[in-house]
Formats: sequence, structure tokens, C-alpha cells
Amino acid sequence: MKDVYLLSGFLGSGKTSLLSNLIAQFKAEGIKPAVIMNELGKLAFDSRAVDEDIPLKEMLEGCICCTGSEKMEAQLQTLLAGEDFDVLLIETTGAAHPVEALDAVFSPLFANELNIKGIITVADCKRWLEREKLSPQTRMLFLEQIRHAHLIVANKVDLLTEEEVFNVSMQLQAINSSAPIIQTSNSKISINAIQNLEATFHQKEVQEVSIGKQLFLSSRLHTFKEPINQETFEEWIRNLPDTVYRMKGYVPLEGHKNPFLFQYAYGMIQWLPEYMKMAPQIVIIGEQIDKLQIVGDTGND
Ligand SMILES: Nc1nc2c(ncn2[C@@H]2O[C@H](COP(=O)(O)OP(=O)(O)OP(=O)(O)O)[C@@H](O)[C@H]2O)c(=O)[nH]1
Repeated sequence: MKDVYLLSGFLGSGKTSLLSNLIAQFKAEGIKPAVIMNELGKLAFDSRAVDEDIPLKEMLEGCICCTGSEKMEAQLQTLLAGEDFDVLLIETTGAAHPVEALDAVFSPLFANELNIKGIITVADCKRWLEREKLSPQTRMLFLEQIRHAHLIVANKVDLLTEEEVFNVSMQLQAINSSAPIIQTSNSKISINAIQNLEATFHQKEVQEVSIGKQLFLSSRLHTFKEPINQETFEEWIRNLPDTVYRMKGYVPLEGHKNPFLFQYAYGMIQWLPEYMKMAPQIVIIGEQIDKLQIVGDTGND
């Protein structure tokens, strides 16, 4: 039997960081991981976090929990038939309802091959503190991801005071009293914490939830036609509506040869120089983003 872990958590909370950390630790212990990644956008951006020697299946442009159950079965079948691995890590989109995403794995086809260990939810503590700013639907999704976790990774504590960390932990525990909570920066947890998980699922739990069926979050792929001034770009970000939750990709900046690796999650911007010439594209994820005017944009995407 191969152990399966589902990584859940809101957009930009630190799931990919968790994935990289877990992969490194499994490999160090001689345990072979395989990965299924589900991304909301068209850009296979997060797969950079997975080394080339690791079996990887990507499910782009759709949420496992809404549309992808059959696709997921097919991906699992291909992995099981053709790849040698001991443990499977499934990273869901930040828009996925964790129980419904897991439902896609609960196929009788795999009952004797997969041992589903549980849902690990990464919670962005900073965003949690200001969750009132989220739309009711999004807040609900955030709560559901925490409520159904078997382990909660309370991440980004480096951005909080000690008192805030304490308060957030108490609040998360009040929502989910059975899941252990680990406070982290950059989602650094030990694999021992997840190997000890023994999740139990009830069919009832799967039937009751329905939030993931209405995908109110959408994604948009934008291609830059020319380099952008960094300050102008950051100013544009500061003026974005609160309903833009996540952006990532490569941005061509004036004065630089290659587009920069760019990440935006909850007010925080991260730039990293890139040594290869990557396609100048970003994915924008949020609500009502179709009409969003993008800096430097002169026409349609
Ligand atoms: N300050 C701080 N930043 C963090 C921490 N963890 C992750 N980040 C940053 O947050 C951004 C998002 O991290 P990811 O690991 O890509 O988050 P994700 O949940 O996989 O994002 P999506 O797949 O888009 O939902 C990146 O810029 C990370 O560097 C943390 O503990 N503290």
C-alpha cells in the first residue's frame, strides 16, 4: 500500500513550500515520493518545486474537487501502472474543498493500493487574522479547509507577533479540535508529524459539503507584451482590489534581460531573478478578475 497525503490550504498559504520540504525529507529517508499537482491556472508554475526524478502528474485549469474526479482517476492509474513510488503527495488548488478533492481518490479501483493518510491544511496565519476582508464564500472555503484537516500547518508565523500566533492557534483549534497544529515559517514540518497520521473518513462527511461545486474563484493567464517598470507594477499591485488573491509567474522588468520570477500572496510581493528566459506570463487568481485592467496592457490577453 502506498501512503497518500492531500495538501490543502488557501491560495498562497504555503502548500508548494510544504511539498518541497516533504519531498526533500522523504528522499533523504530513501522513501520515493510521487506528486499530483492541481493548478487553477494554465501555467504549470509550481511544478518547478518538484525534482525531475520524481513522478509528477499535473492537472491544470480546473479544480480536482469540481471537475477533475475522472481525470484524477486516470492520473492515479497511470502513476500506479507505470511508476515506482512509495508515497503520493497531492497538492490541491487553493480553491479546492479538501474533502471533495479527497473523494476523487476514494475510488474502489485503488482501495487495495492506496492508504489515504489524511488532509494536511496549510493555513496562512496572516490572512487568517484578517479573514473578515474575504468575501463570505471565500471565508467559508478557508474555514472548511481548516475544519476538515487532519493536521494543520499554521504558516507564516514570521509575519506575526507572539501574541498573534497564540491567538491564531487558539482560534484554529476552536474550529478543528481534533487536528494537531504545527506553527511554521515556510511550512517547515518534519515528515514524522505526517507519517503518524491515521485519518478516518465517513461517507457522510463527503456528502454534506457542497461549496467546492461552485467555483467562484477564477484564474486568468496574462502575457506581457513588453517590459514593465518595477515601481509602476508594484504600485498597480497596491491598488488592486482585495478580491485578487494570488498571482505568480514571470514578469519582464525594464533593464533586465530575463523575466523575473514573481509571486504575490496576500499583500506580499516576492521577486527572484531568473537565469533562463521564461515566457513572460502570470496567472492571476481571484474573484471578478475578468475585467481587471493589467498594467502595461494595451489589448486583450
Ligand atoms: N513570509 C513568509 N512567506 C511565506 C511563508 N511560506 C510561504 N511564503 C511565501 O508565500 C508565497 C506562496 O507560497 P507557496 O508555497 O507557493 O503557496 P501555495 O499555497 O503553494 O500557493 P498556491 O499554489 O498559489 O495556492 C511565496 O512567495 C512564498 O515564498 C512563510 O512562512 N512566511
